[in-house]
Amino acid sequence: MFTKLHIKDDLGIAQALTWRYVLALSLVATLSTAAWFSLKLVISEQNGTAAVVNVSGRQRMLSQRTALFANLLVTAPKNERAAIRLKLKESVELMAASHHGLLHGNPDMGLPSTMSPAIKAMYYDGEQPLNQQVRTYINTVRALIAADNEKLSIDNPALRYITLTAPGTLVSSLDKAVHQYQLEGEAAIKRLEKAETALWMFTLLLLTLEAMLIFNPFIKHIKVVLDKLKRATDEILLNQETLEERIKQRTSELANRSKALADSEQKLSVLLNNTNIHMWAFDGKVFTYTNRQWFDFTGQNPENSLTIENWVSVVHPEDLAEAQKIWQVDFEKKSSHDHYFRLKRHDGVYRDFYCRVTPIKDETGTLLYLQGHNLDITERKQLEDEVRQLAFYDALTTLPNRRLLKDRLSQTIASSKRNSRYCALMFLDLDNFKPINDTYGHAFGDALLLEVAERIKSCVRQSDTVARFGGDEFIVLLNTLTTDKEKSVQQANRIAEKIRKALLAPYLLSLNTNDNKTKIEHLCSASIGVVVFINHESDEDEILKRADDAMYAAKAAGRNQIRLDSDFI
Ligand SMILES: Nc1nc2c(ncn2[C@@H]2O[C@H](COP(=O)(O)OP(=O)(O)OP(=O)(O)O)[C@@H](O)[C@H]2O)c(=O)[nH]1
Repeated sequence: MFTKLHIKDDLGIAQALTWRYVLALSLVATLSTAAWFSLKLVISEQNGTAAVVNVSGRQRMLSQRTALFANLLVTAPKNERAAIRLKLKESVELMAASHHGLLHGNPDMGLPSTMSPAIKAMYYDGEQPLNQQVRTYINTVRALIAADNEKLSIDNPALRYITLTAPGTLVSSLDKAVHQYQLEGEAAIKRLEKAETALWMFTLLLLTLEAMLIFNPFIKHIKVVLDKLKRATDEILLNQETLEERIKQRTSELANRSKALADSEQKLSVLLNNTNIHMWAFDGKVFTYTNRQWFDFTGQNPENSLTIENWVSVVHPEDLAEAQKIWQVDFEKKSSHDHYFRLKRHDGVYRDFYCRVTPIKDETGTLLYLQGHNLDITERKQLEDEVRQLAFYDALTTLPNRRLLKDRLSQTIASSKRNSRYCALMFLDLDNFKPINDTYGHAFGDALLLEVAERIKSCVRQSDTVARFGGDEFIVLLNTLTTDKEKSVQQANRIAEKIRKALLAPYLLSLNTNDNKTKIEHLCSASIGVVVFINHESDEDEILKRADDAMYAAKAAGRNQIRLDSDFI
């Protein structure tokens, strides 16, 4: 048996695993996207922190620079003051723009628009909020820039504030702000780093789970399927080998069988062509097979296949109807069928044939063709006729014997019952027959008996029966007389009288004995007992006995007499 692959189940498992795989991949993709965003956030946070720290640090540097330029502006010769004034202006405006950016955000500088509560508190709360300090400082610097040259002296209050007062408080506040910015930036980065680490861990966990729950079963399943496939392939290869072996074996067996079949066919053909039976097969239109015997018997040309016309041409005209029944019988209902007919031999002699026809049908019972054989039964039929003749007919006169007479008598009784006609039976015994045997020999006795038979037959109708009962006893059976008793008795008497007279005539007998022809003349009479009967309830033996008794009565009355058994009537 082949290993079952259960492809439907395997496909179901593969589908489920594929879904899981897709889900896991989606999760991994989501996590990777989140990691990418968080990284982007870290970078942007880092950028933001760097910008803020940088800008706030630069504020410190700008405050010192403006203090330096402010000092230079006051101490420098007048002709240099314009250039210094310009540099001071640039520095303080940059400081003012940066301050505005730090408070409200500036994308160009990379500054965020929000600030933490701690920074906010530093800028706006307390006794000296940083916002106020910076504004005051900027305004003071602007005032110094705008001051006339005459007012520019070492004692200028703006200068004093810029160079002496502000550096103490403003620089320290700016340092604190820078420090606070740094602290907050680092804290935010740390938070993001933690989140990223968590994401990374989660991704690792997910990948591990994926490996355990998806890839592992997937690989196991693939292994199972591959294993099954391998086993199936091995089995197929094994079966293929076995199959090839069996085909070889079968081919050799078939070759042997074909040879045996050919041998047996040849033997069968020899047998079929060396029997005296005509074998044939008929498909309803033509004879598909005929053995040689048909052509040998009929003299027809074996080169031409047998046709119905050829068949019919050799059937005895009287048997044609019977012979044609071969094709007319309803073989759907009947199995085998027998026919008897005569066929003309090549020398013109008709021979008796027994024909056995067998319908060959398929498994559904549909007729395929007729298969038949004709057996020459001429000799057998002759023997049967002889046996029948011996059994039912007298060997000397060929008249029906005692057995056949009894059969005819019983038929006559039966028909008499049917048609209510009278019948008659005559019992004849020759008078003084013995002397002819004694005087001239047995052969003359036989010749006389033959002549007697002929004379009796000439007195009755063919439908009546003349039988030899034994020795010199004869029976005449008149089948149908009339329905009238008197008329029938008269008719029977008249025929008996006719017979009596016919037998009375002299017998001229001639025989060849010892190359000599011997002629004799002999006179002979007969005593006749007659029984007339109708619807008789007794059997044939009783009728015969009555007739016999009547015959003896005739003998007793002096021979050459007719006596009627009146008791039956
Ligand atoms: N030739 C010949 N004789 C036969 C045959 N069968 C019987 N017989 C003889 O026929 C004779 C019949 O004898 P019976 O009927 O007794 O004698 P019968 O001479 O006819 O005398 P009645 O009948 O009394 O008138 C016998 O001699 C038989 O041998 C036969 O087939 N051929």
